[in-house]
Amino acid sequence: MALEAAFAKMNGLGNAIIVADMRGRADRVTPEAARALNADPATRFDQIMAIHDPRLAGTHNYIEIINSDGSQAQACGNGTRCVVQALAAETGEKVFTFQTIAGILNAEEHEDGLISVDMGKPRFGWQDIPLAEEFRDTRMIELQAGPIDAPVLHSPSVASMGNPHAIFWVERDVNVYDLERFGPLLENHPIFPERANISIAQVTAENALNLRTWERGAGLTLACGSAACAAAVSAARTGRTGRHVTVTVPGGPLDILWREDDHVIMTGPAEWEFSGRFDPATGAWERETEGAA
Ligand SMILES: N[C@H](CCC[C@H](N)C(=O)O)C(=O)O
Repeated sequence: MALEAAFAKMNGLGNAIIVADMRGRADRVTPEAARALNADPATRFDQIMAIHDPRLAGTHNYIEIINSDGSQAQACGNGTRCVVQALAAETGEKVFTFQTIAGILNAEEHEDGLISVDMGKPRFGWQDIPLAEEFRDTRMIELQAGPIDAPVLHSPSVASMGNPHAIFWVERDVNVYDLERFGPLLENHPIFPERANISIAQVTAENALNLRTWERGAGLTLACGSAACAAAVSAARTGRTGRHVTVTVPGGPLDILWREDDHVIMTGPAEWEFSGRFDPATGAWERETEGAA
């Protein structure tokens, strides 16, 4: 057993994140290691953000994003903030450019400690999400959950933030809906060939909405940054809000700005919990002890 790689257990508004330091290594965090780390209550996580050496000139690092079921994700806004905080603390740098399977990400730590991530441009074409069949207008698609004649959730907006999202608009408090029951059914609905992150959103003001998310490959989470972005752009393009909103998730508020150049900027906090070392092949791990070299 080789506990060679350093990690930090962190969170972004309660979105449970492991930042894994895979720099200088050719191997990857295996799906088995991810599932083992998730099975231990102390290291239970929503996403692993594995920091690798850069593969592209002009970028700081290549980041691989792994869900708690071992699958890969194209985007993780909250995890990206955690990566920025960890690297900023190590290097003193404030501005970072990362590469992921979905493209290039720019991010920046501000003086007040909050971190902004440029989540890129949203995409709305049915093939971009992707959906299994053509929908000309993705501001509202035909999909429902609950009794056929009285659906509890229906007619979501869909959007890609690099990863697939469906946003169900609701009138009542987002907490009264049984997302634990409807989430898995909708995540795996045949309309979503790559599955989807499922959110319910209540618009509370022209610049505010409340959001809960059932994440693809991770389940119910306290926060999902890319879902907050997908909800914000979907609210704006359906005339429910303006382009600058506060999205309140169970873990707290995120500031989302859909800029005129089409980029979506997400700003929020990140928090360190503890550090350790782990084996990227098996997920065996130990806590860094006080004063350890
Ligand atoms: N928690 C992440 C999103 C994870 C998305 C992942 N569950 C997927 O498979 O797309 C966030 O803050 O953006």
